[in-house]
Amino acid sequence: MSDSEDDTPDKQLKIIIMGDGASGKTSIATRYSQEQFGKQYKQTLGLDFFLKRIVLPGNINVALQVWDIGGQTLGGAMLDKYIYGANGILLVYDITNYSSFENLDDWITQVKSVCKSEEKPPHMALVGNKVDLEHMRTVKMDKHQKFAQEHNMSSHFVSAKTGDSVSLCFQKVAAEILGIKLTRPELEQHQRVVKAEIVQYNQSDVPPKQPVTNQTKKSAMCSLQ
Ligand SMILES: Nc1nc2c(ncn2[C@@H]2O[C@H](COP(=O)(O)OP(=O)(O)OP(=O)(O)O)[C@@H](O)[C@H]2O)c(=O)[nH]1
Repeated sequence: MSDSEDDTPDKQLKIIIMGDGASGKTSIATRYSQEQFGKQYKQTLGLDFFLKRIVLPGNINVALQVWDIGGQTLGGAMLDKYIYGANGILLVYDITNYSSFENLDDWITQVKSVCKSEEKPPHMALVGNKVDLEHMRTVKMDKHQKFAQEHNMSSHFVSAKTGDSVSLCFQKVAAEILGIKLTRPELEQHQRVVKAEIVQYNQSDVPPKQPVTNQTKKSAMCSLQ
């Protein structure tokens, strides 16, 4: 039998999503696996689990084994077992809830205690969720960046509600773990674009600062990234 692409075994990565209760871990997982979002909060007891196949540049097939771990597991013996063998850890907090950010120290402590003897410690990603609620942000950007730097983590902002950057976050983490560089089109493809209408002012109210060209006439829509 000849070698074909189908014969190539997938690379398997174990990715753990952890962080305080109600920070949005299940919502991120549901958005990523099913393109859905639910407003209702239902606490995760123990853990949920799903598998997602992705393709990275170079036609590298990757099977992501994603573990969504309930916020209540912090400090429990089971958490050590969940963390063991993880290739990547998404540490999620809610940008509108300062204590969910402060408590990341406790999550990191537990991760470090499990992974201290591992030859290749997991890639750590800091994920600020609920960016659709930017107006309610209580965790300043520079705090986030400083924390990520101090703990050698990659930095991400997502919204499980709108889907903003959720897929991009997983793609980046998988690529980082496997040492693959994502191309610009790859990055753009996974970044959800939010389209916003530009308010059309009445031309007589606002005198044009420059002559109206074909190009300026066309821009009735903009993309926020
Ligand atoms: N506005 C907004 N709400 C969100 C977002 N993500 C999650 N939520 C809401 O936050 C609440 C908690 O979300 P969950 O995904 O259940 O939180 P969790 O971290 O899995 O919680 P545990 O299971 O207790 O660990 C729910 O009411 C969600 O609808 C988001 O990006 N934006």
